[in-house]
Amino acid sequence: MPQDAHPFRSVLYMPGSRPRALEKARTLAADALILDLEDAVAPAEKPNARELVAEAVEAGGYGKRKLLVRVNGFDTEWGEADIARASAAQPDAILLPKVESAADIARAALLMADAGAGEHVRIWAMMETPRGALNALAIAESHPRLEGFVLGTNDLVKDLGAAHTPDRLPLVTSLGLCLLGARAAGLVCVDGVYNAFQDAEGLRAACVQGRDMGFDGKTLIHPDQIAIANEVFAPSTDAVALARRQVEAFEQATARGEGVAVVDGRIVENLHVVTAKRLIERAETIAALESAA
Ligand SMILES: CC(C)(COP(=O)(O)OP(=O)(O)OC[C@H]1O[C@@H](n2cnc3c(N)ncnc32)[C@H](O)[C@@H]1OP(=O)(O)O)[C@@H](O)C(=O)NCCC(=O)NCCSC(=O)C[C@H](O)C(=O)O
Ligand SMILES: [Mg+2]
Repeated sequence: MPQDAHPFRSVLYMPGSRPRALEKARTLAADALILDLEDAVAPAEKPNARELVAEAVEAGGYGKRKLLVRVNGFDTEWGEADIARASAAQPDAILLPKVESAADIARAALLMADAGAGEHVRIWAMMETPRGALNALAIAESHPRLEGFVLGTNDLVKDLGAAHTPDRLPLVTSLGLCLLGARAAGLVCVDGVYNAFQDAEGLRAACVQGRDMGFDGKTLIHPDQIAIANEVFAPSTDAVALARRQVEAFEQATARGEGVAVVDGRIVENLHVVTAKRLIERAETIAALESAA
């Protein structure tokens, strides 16, 4: 996560065709919401969902939650009209499905500009195909509107012919390529969903794995998943306390003219201090967000 940026610990999808979910989301503790026009919406409902989502964005009331509208792909009859209507509603971002190249981002950016999307309306890319993962760096570096990647692990599993396994070993290469591209370009990177939405322990394990790989947060499909993602992706009290001690010990070492400190039997060098400061800043950003909610 870029420093002092908005957190994306919990990013909740909701079908754009469900007015009750769009309403309920105004009270949920998610850091960001994906108002979905793509896979969660049946073909017959798409035009109606487009309007419902645009009206929800225009009505506001979502507080500090970031609002992303996931549109349909360019290969569908709805994609371009979704981008035009969503752009006019001015959400925080438009999320493009199945991005495979820099050209996909450029095409969306042009449509958004034509439809009057303000400069503040960012682009996010679903990374969920083999070609997309292989092109991750070129996509990540392609456009100033691009702010983040969302991993689409269901589509990746489908296209790879892989299996959903608890350790996610079949996905590690794809996840890693997308993380590398995002980090090299300074983008936010959010992990895929955990489908068994009533399995809290399975979700927790998946969040811990995603956090340890470097993801900023997890996409979610049910409100009951929010608290776990918020907890796992926030720095713990112990981690913040350790980071503060590392910063302090390193400052004292520097004052003595030394380049290395030792905390709890481990060395602390300048690079560890960078990580520690980033963690403290992230904790402070989250605390400020939660106290404003
Ligand atoms: C999975 C669900 C279909 C379950 O829905 P439901 O049976 O209604 O759940 P509950 O009765 O437990 O709901 C309790 C209350 O919470 C509200 N609710 C439920 N889900 C959401 C939500 N996602 N956002 C907001 N609010 C939600 C209900 O309205 C109930 O409220 P109340 O009336 O006040 O009691 C459902 O959760 C669902 O549809 N989830 C989203 C599914 C989805 O968006 N899928 C597409 C995204 S996943 C994907 O595509 C990933 C990617 O592309 C890939 O390739 O991997
Ligand atoms: Mg998908």
